[in-house]
Amino acid sequence: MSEELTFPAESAALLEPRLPPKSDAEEALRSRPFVTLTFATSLDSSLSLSPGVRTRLSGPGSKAMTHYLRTRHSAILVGVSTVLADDPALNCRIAGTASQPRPIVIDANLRWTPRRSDKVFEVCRNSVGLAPFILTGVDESSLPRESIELLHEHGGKYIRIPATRSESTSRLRFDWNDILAALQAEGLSSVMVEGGGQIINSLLDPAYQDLIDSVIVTIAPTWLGQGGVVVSPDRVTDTTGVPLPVARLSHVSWHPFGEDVVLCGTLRE
Ligand SMILES: NC(=O)c1ccc[n+]([C@@H]2O[C@H](COP(=O)([O-])OP(=O)(O)OC[C@H]3O[C@@H](n4cnc5c(N)ncnc54)[C@H](O)[C@@H]3O)[C@@H](O)[C@H]2O)c1
Ligand SMILES: Nc1nc(=O)c(N)c(NC[C@H](O)[C@H](O)[C@H](O)COP(=O)(O)O)[nH]1
Repeated sequence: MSEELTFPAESAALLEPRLPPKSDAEEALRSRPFVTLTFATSLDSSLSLSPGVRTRLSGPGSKAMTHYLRTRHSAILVGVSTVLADDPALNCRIAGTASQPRPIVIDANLRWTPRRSDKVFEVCRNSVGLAPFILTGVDESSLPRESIELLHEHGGKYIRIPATRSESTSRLRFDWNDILAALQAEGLSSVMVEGGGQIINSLLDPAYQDLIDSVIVTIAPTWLGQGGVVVSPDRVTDTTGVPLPVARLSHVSWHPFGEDVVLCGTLRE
């Protein structure tokens, strides 16, 4: 956990038009948090070799870029499977970082039992990260007492938000409008959604694309092969059943970072 990254000011300037406003006045005008969708992908659209495997894709330059993004957002959001697979720290590891993002874990069905030894709590105790807010659809009376206490001790908590039960899987699911409303209520004015695959595919649903303000994708020059965690949202068709593209970026720019390229764009016209 002693790893420290550096990110040049020239690169930060390139990204600036893609990031949440720095001014409090501009932020105060927003009715929901600024949303940046960001992840690292292989040439075959994989985030990792398989769902439970942490897979390095970014080189040092684009990794520092991701950590710079963490300083420029008030929250960083991941799905519970990413927490279970990666034991992530969800902090910014750029030397001299002034502000850390609030980790948000989407755990509608309460699959994660937080432990004191988890990295996200370790960095918090070392004052180089914040404790997570866990968004859940489970009743307060069913939340494990030890987990509530562990979270409170570190400054984190569970937040219950409305959820609907999927008929096919009988699992609880959130509407992204409710997720963002919960963040807004916590005073979090911007969020970077990092993954994993199910979270990203759910946010790319046409019903939610308008909620995304910025897209920043690191593309690594590697193929991971079949069986990986893939970014590929559900198919969209016209009224006759003919498939249509799900989404296309506009206002696109490409920025090389070492051997990787960082693609920036927006889903708006
Ligand atoms: N390369 C990258 O940038 C990157 C980023 C993050 C994670 N990862 C990798 O991705 C993998 C995990 O991805 P994954 O797809 O298996 O899991 P995930 O992290 O996307 O989490 C899946 C969970 O999120 C829930 N979920 C998704 N949308 C929801 C919604 N709208 N409401 C409520 N719950 C919702 C699902 O029900 C499921 O329980 C790991 O291997 C991790 O290393 C890679
Ligand atoms: N930018 C980027 N390049 C990668 O090569 C890679 N594997 C990820 N992955 C993101 C990741 O899987 C989750 O966001 C982590 O779980 C965060 O973990 P850390 O907070 O860094 O410990 N992200």
